[in-house]
Amino acid sequence: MRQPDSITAAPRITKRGRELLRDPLLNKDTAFSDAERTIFGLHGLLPPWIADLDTQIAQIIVNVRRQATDLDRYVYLESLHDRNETLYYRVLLTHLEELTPIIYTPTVGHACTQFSEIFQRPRGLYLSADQRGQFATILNNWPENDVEVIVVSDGSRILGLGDLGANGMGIPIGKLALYVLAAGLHPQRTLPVLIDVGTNNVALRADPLYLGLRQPRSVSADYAATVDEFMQAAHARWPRALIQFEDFSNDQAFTLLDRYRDQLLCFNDDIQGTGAVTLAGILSALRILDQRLSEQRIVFLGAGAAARGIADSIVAGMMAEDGLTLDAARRRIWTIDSQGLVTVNRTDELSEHKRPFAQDAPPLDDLIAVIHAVQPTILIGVSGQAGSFNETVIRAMQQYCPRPILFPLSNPTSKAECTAAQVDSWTNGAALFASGSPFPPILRTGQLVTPSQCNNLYIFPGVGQGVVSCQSCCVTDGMFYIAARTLAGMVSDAQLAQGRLYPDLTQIRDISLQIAIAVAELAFAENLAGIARPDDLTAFIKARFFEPSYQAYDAV
Ligand SMILES: NC(=O)C1=CN([C@@H]2O[C@H](COP(=O)(O)OP(=O)(O)OC[C@H]3O[C@@H](n4cnc5c(N)ncnc54)[C@H](O)[C@@H]3O)[C@@H](O)[C@H]2O)C=CC1
Ligand SMILES: CC(=O)C(=O)O
Ligand SMILES: [Mg+2]
Repeated sequence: MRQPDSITAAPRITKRGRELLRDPLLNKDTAFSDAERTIFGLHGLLPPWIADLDTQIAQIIVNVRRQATDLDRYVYLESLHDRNETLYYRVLLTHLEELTPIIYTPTVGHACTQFSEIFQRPRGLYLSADQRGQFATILNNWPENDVEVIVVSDGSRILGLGDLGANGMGIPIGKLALYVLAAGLHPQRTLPVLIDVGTNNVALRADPLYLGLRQPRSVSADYAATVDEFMQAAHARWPRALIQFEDFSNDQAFTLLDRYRDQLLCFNDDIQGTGAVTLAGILSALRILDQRLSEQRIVFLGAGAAARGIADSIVAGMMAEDGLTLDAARRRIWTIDSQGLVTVNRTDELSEHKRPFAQDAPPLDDLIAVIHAVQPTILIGVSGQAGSFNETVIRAMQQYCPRPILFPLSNPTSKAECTAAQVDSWTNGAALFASGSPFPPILRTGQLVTPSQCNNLYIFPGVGQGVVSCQSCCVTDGMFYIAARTLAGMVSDAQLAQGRLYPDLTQIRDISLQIAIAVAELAFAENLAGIARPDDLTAFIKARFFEPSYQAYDAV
């Protein structure tokens, strides 16, 4: 068995002059020391003042704040990302709560809709269907030999914004920035990938600036062969890399996960990561209410990938915590899709992923009717239908449940089923609330309260760091379950007293560390790990965390 390896800094530099300044992983801009300027031929290429990292952060944040719009802030930060990664990550870590909504949801969604217009420099790998047969060669164009995490999308369901084709690349880029920020992956070891099989978005295909293939999406066998070629080529080039499927439409998401989960180190974030983060939030809410999971009646608006992932996690919780049978647990969950309540008697052909949660119940075609019939205690929105949790819906629910658990999880904010302020006002602060994208603080009884955010960002970085640190051969549902329990266990009584269902985002590095440790422990316990267990697992994983700070460089 291999011994664990550790990440060592590589401060011996071969590049000089402009080439060094143009390498975002090495560049320090004005922070190169006088000695480095001499060694690497930088005198004259930089203004004479030597700044430190703190001064650079102060300069960047002033510029971020004076941009006119959040999209401008995204563009500004991405140009920093392309110029100086150390500074980019240090700025983000210093201003995490302010800047996460820019590089991630909601602004990253807006950025994807405008991706062709705002495009400056390429980042990541684009693999298009017309290059089938050449993927292995193309992967060799990527300069890094030690990739640890790949986030791949085909752009077919970008947040709740639908098919954005190649412009969906903003999502793998944003997810991987979170891997670095939250779980200390080294940026050099991350790889965003966009598999371009065309787009069914006609407006995009007609847009002269569009960056992707101008053809309808490939279907069935062609599609499967394209993804398969990527999976095999990626595994051959980087055998230890984790592959995270992101924002695939549900006609592919389940098939891909089923096909690869036992063969390769991979998972689907929208199904599994979302399941874990939502279960954690529900467990927190139940601590406030002093209720059990198995007592809940749960209605989902939306019956797609996220709904199935969350429903399966809740079922696992009901079975593990309260001893319910699989069937009894599933019977406590009702799902609604665009055709109404998902029931066994539906005349349309139900997709495979919906069937386990089809209820033996009369047809009901709207949410209000389902609420009166089911009298739910928990309502989860994963429909991408903005405003569908309206006042009538919430008041109907409160007739049966004075403190409802309300999770409008659709992203970005423009697709949320309701807002935090609406719920606060309609329920007079009684609801336990979390949304997929962040909402601004609410004034409640003289105090500003930040609404909770239920987003898989609390889960995937820690799970990813956990599996790659111990070189696990696969990612199991048990790992997501333990991640959910770990996250829920990190919500303090003081946070619960404020109605907060998740730890603060500022704790994200510690959260991801604890999740990574728990996941790696499970991998060792279940003989899935590819290395011997280090004596001090915590110290081992901590030592892998990338700290964005400048190191002194030596010439080779
Ligand atoms: N907060 C988080 O961490 C996450 C949030 N999401 C969000 O959840 C939403 C859904 O994502 P997926 O499940 O992957 O998409 P999906 O496309 O697989 O599922 C959407 C579901 O909504 C249903 N739907 C559409 N219109 C409807 C209507 N008018 N009434 C009732 N149901 C309707 C569809 O039939 C489908 O079942 C997206 O907005 C996504 O951004 C997804 C993953 C994580
Ligand atoms: C958060 C996320 O993964 C989504 O909305 O798709
Ligand atoms: Mg997603």
